[in-house]
Amino acid sequence: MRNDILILNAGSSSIKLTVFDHALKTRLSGVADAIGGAARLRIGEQMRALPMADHAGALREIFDALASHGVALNGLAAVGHRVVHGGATLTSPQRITPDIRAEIAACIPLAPLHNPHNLAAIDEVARLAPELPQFASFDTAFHASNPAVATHYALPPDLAQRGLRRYGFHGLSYSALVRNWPAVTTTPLPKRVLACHLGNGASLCAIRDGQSVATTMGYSPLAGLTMGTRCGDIDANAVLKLVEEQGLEATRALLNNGSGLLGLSGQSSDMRAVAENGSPRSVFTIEHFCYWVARHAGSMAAAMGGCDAIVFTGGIGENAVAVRAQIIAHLGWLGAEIDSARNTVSSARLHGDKARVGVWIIAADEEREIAHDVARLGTAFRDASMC
Ligand SMILES: Nc1ncnc2c1ncn2[C@@H]1O[C@H](COP(=O)(O)OP(=O)(O)O)[C@@H](O)[C@H]1O
Ligand SMILES: CC(=O)OP(=O)(O)O
Ligand SMILES: [Mg+2]
Repeated sequence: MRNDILILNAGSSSIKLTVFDHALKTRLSGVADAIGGAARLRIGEQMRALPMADHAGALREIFDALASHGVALNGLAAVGHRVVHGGATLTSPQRITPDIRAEIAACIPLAPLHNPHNLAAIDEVARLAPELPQFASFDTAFHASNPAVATHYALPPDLAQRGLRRYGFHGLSYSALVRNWPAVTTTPLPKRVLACHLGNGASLCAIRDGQSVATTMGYSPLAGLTMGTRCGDIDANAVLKLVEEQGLEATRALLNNGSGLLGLSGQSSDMRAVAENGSPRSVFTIEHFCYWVARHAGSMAAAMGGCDAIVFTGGIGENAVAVRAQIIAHLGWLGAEIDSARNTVSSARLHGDKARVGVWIIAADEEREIAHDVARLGTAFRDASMC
């Protein structure tokens, strides 16, 4: 339909998509996940295993499947993209122009698992439907409110000016969480919220009065927690040692693609597969994941002066019952506990009646967040082009 918009959210292991109508009601949604592994494509209610070696292959399958559901790119009003790294300058959603595309491309070294996929999607849409307006919303933008003390590394200041600073990611997920809080919980947003986006990439965010004040990822989405294939925090001297021994490219690949759950378990980057395995090595892998979520949670609580509520989101946060239980068991000192019956059915509210700290699940809603941006910018763009 002419007023519909398509949102594409290319993550490190998945491409999620939603077609919204002009009132931002969902017409069709889908996901290609475990790309490069036991890949599957779901469009609407139909799910099938489908070999997709990489994101480019997944995009081709997605556009074919959309066409078979009557969604032609040329018939849309606009396409919106999640772009993971916007650098220091792209802190608000943008219409994609050659200049904006170049700025996104310049951030590829900072987000090597993401920006290339985001750009591939932008380029493929431009090739198939050159007249279609495209917009980008940035994962980094929500953290623009972090104070300088949180974003600076302890390095000489000229390096920060050259872009070597903490940015933070998963911002579209966190801003959607703040937007959806009242509807999902039927309570007002508490003052201090510890948000846990646990997916293939994973991070925590300290949200005070609805704004990000600290987050675990840094210059790139490699920092912080143990992730699907990323190592999270590691001593810079250990990285230098690896570079010395193995070279730059091998080290980059090891830290970004061969570490985290995959590296620790030696088996899979997928939490479901690691949990099903049950070997001592996979048990340790999950312990490592949960322990480091809890360690960093302490840091987030310090940054916002306490914690009134904890929220889980992302593929692991929304679905992995035992992982949530293990994390919250580490956070008893914060006053957090969960009701195991509620946890088992993954209800929105996980805490019991006497809990001092609320524990919730709010589904990641990055696509709708981007759709809001596209609707706003698209209107402004149409108004400007009519003047
Ligand atoms: N039922 C489940 N139990 C445990 N883990 C799950 C479940 N469903 C999804 N996951 C995990 O969620 C992760 C993918 O999260 P997701 O947010 O979709 O990824 P991406 O970062 O690519 O957007 C994978 O590790 C997957 O195993
Ligand atoms: C920033 C990031 O890690 O994104 P994802 O979780 O989608 O890989
Ligand atoms: Mg994701």
